[in-house]
Amino acid sequence: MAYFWFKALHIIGVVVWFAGLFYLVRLFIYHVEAEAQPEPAQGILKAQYEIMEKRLYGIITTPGMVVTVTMAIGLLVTQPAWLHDRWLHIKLSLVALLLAYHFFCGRLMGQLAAGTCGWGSKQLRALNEAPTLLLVAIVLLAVFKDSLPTSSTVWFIVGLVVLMAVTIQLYARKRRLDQERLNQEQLDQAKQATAAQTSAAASDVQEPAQL
Ligand code: HEM
Repeated sequence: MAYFWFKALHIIGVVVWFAGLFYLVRLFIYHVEAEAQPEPAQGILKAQYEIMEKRLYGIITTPGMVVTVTMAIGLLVTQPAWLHDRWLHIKLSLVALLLAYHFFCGRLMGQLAAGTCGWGSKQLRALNEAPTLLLVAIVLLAVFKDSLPTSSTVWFIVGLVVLMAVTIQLYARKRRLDQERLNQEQLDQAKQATAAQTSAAASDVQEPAQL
């Protein structure tokens, strides 16, 4: 019975941990993009994102990680034979990468708060895909274990990487075109306003002459 409890709580921990990791880097993207806003909007947005990031990391993401790892230890205590299995060794290596990603995100959060983060929004978007790959590989290992079909898994992950890279490029292009369209609209509006002011000024000058 303990095994089922550990497993259920392990899976719940995984869901919470990943929800936190995915949302955290999305907040980093909005935080970095707030730099493009004029003051006072920029200061207000950055302060708000800083609070949201700290709460998300401290109240959701890190506890999710602690529950996942603690329950995994419980699972291994109930089934110690798995400790000799290859799938578990590979899974543990990938979990080590995931833990490194988790703490790296904590470091980025500190740099964003201090205004010393050198990452751009496109780089952060790419970084946000890393846990997806780890999630896929770890879950496949947990489910298939030593009977995981290696070649189809590799193709699946390569396909996923290509899809993500293409999506990021297309999205960056769409954002650039949207920005250019917005700039053009603002320019047209400014031109119209200037033209209207010039003609109003010209008619002010002509009116006394007609009188
Ligand atoms: C400290 C790290 C971890 C260890 C030692 C560990 C170990 C285990 C063990 C022993 C099981 C039971 C397997 C079974 O009942 O068949 C399990 C299940 C599972 N683990 Fe982990 N795990 C760890 C982290 C993770 C992470 C980070 C994820 C997600 C990315 C994950 C996803 C899962 C899933 C989905 C299952 C259920 C698999 C099934 O029922 O078929 N685990 N884990």
